[in-house]
Amino acid sequence: MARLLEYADAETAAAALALHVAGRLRADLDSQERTVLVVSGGKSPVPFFRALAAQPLAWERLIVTLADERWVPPDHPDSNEALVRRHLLTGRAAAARMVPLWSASATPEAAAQALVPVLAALPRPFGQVVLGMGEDGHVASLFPDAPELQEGLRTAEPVLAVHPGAAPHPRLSLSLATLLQSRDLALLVSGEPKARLLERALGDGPVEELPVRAVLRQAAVPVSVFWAP
Ligand SMILES: O=C(O)[C@H](O)[C@@H](O)[C@H](O)[C@H](O)COP(=O)(O)O
Repeated sequence: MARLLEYADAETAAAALALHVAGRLRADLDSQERTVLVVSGGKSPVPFFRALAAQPLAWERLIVTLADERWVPPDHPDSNEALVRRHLLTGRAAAARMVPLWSASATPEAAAQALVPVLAALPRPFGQVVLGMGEDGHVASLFPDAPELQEGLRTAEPVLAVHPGAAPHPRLSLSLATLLQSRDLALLVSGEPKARLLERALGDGPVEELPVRAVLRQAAVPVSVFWAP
C-alpha cells in the first residue's frame, strides 16, 4: 500500500523528497561502500534535483543512473542524462558517478543489450528509486500504449527498448522487476491536471490502463508518493 504525502506546493514536495532521499542514501553509505540512486527525467524532478544536490552526502561513493531515457544523444534537449547532469550533478554532487542508459548503439534494442552487463555490475538493492508519473499513467517508460508494455511489466531482463505510440522518441526503460530491486521507491507528482489521475491510479483498475499502478500496488518495496496540487 502506497504512502501518500501531501505538500502545499511542488517546491515544498521537492525539498521534502530531497531530505527523504538523502537520508536513505546516507543510511546505505554508513554501512556499505557504494549505493545507487535511480531517477527519472521529465519536467517534475528539476527542483528535487537542485535540492538534493545541496545535501551533504558522500557523493563520490554514489552511483546515479536513470529509470528511463529517450533515444536521443546527451547533447539533445530531450535527453534525461543531460537533465541529470545539468541539475543534479553540480557542485559537490558532480563527484557522483553517472551511469547513462544512452550509448552510441545503432538501435535502442542494441543499446538495451549493451546495458545488461553494465546494470548487472551495479550494487543491489539500489538505495533509492525516484519516479514521476506521466499524464497517461506511465512510469519510467512503461507507457500504456507501447507494444512492449507487457514485456516491461513481466520480463526479468533489466532494461528494454520501448516504442510509445504518442510520446516523442523511442525509449530505454528499466523493467518493473529492476525498478523494484530497491530499498525504497518514491513517486514525485505535482500539478492539478494530475490530481484526478493520481486518485484513479491509487484506486482499482487494470495496471495496463495506468502502468504506475504496478509500482503503487506492489508490497515488496516501500513506496511513498510526494504529491503537491
Ligand atoms: O523521460 C521521461 O519522460 C520520464 O522519465 C517519465 O517517466 C516522466 O517521469 C513522466 O513522464 C513525468 O514527466 P513530467 O515530470 O515531465 O510530467
